[in-house]
Amino acid sequence: MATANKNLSVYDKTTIPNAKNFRFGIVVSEWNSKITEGLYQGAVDALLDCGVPEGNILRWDVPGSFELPFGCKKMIATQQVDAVVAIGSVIQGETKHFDFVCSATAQGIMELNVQSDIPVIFCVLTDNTMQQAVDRSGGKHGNKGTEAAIAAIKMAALGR
Ligand SMILES: Nc1c(NC[C@H](O)[C@H](O)[C@H](O)CO)[nH]c(=O)[nH]c1=O
Ligand SMILES: CC(=O)[C@@H](O)COP(=O)(O)O
Repeated sequence: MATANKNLSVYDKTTIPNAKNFRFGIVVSEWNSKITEGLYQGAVDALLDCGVPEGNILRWDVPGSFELPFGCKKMIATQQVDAVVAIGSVIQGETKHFDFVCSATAQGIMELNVQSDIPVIFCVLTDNTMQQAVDRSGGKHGNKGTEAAIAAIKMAALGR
């Protein structure tokens, strides 16, 4: 199902585990900050709505999406968190750089999920245009940050 057929901000609280004792990390890319700040706000709003205390949310910033895997790895290694949300916005430019940044970031985050016991949620928009990014960070298609926060709660609770 494409995002166009699904609102990213819709969730059923009856299906979400109790999150009040979990600690969440959020690593935010500074590139396209208008987009990443919207994603961050969507994630925080959802965590708070699901009962996560504000003091249980830790934010770190990194320069770009390519640095997200390292930032998440360092957070997992040095902080007590039950899940991490990696937030980025990659937008196609004139060159193939988009392809390399997207694939490296996705691969790096996937490898973290394989290698560590702390789930890392892929909240990286990879859009052809700024409008597509706006539409998915609080616009007409909802907020990928909301979706990522709900995924983080569910993954933190997995097996508990
Ligand atoms: N063009 C975008 C980038 N590029 C920067 C890289 O992510 C990285 O910070 C740089 O190559 C230094 O290692 N990053 C994004 O997050 N979004 C973009 O659209
Ligand atoms: C994803 C990118 O790195 C890209 O936005 C950079 O733009 P360009 O390909 O025009 O250098």
